[in-house]
Amino acid sequence: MTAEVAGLTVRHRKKTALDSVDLDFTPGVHGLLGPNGAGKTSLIRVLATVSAPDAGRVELLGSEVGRPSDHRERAAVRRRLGYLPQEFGYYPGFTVREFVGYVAWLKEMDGDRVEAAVERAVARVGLGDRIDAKVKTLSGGMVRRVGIAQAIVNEPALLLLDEPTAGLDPEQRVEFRALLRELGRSSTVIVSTHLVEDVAAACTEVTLIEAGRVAYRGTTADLVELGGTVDEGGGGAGQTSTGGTVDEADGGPAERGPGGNPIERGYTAALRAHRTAVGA
Ligand SMILES: Nc1ncnc2c1ncn2[C@@H]1O[C@H](COP(=O)(O)OP(=O)(O)OP(=O)(O)O)[C@@H](O)[C@H]1O
Repeated sequence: MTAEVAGLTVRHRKKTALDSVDLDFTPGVHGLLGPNGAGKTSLIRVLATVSAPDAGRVELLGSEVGRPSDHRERAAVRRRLGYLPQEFGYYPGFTVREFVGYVAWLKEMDGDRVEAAVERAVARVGLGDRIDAKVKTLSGGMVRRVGIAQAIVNEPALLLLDEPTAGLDPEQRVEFRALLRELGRSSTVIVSTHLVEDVAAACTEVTLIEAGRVAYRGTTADLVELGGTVDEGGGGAGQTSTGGTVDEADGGPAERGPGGNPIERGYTAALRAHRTAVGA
């Protein structure tokens, strides 16, 4: 098990972002799906050790890291982690090489390995020809790819990516999904995304979060299969009792009603079944 949380609760002031969540992750690519505000970023931030849980146990790469007294374990785990936050900060005056190298240094990588590791990470995100360009001269999609390069420079055992495909054009998304699949062969990769098609193309497992709880867990194939059981006419499995659309600010797949491709229908059905079960 690379990452495991039990009874994980995260609050932001009075708002409960995660409500006693139990989850575990093994090597492979895991998609985290859910409407806006579901709690995906709150989960990723705890797994990245950048925020502390209010309650519950967090075990990463064999070490407990959730308690304030676990700082030594956290420091050791961070060297083996990769993390791309939703909004990632960088020094605009740095070149790509300098910035990714700086992150390698923060992760205390062996100095002899840094140069080759930086070049490899930058090449893997398709920016080899811009490695000596200043980050501030790059497009938004390229900056996002620099963010992915800094997350993978240490070949992390646990890689956490919060909305990595935001801002990437369709061709880059296709390339990035291939990279995810490759990374997932040896590492545990957890990807938060709004794009159900990212999950269909790159993830082996899906966790659907809704209002701070786990609404669904299964393989991508299971979710697609669930979508296949939904009647396109609107009365399929998991339909809300009112048969209407759900009042959400998100505007995501669940709000478009039936239709869409099988995985979108699976997402909708799983979400609605969960809402019915919890009486939401
Ligand atoms: N710093 C904060 N202060 C107050 N409330 C917060 C804070 N961060 C998150 N929240 C609230 O906690 C809940 C979970 O937020 P979180 O960002 O984890 O969701 P998410 O699934 O990542 O959403 P999105 O898909 O929009 O990125 C939301 O209701 C959000 O408004």
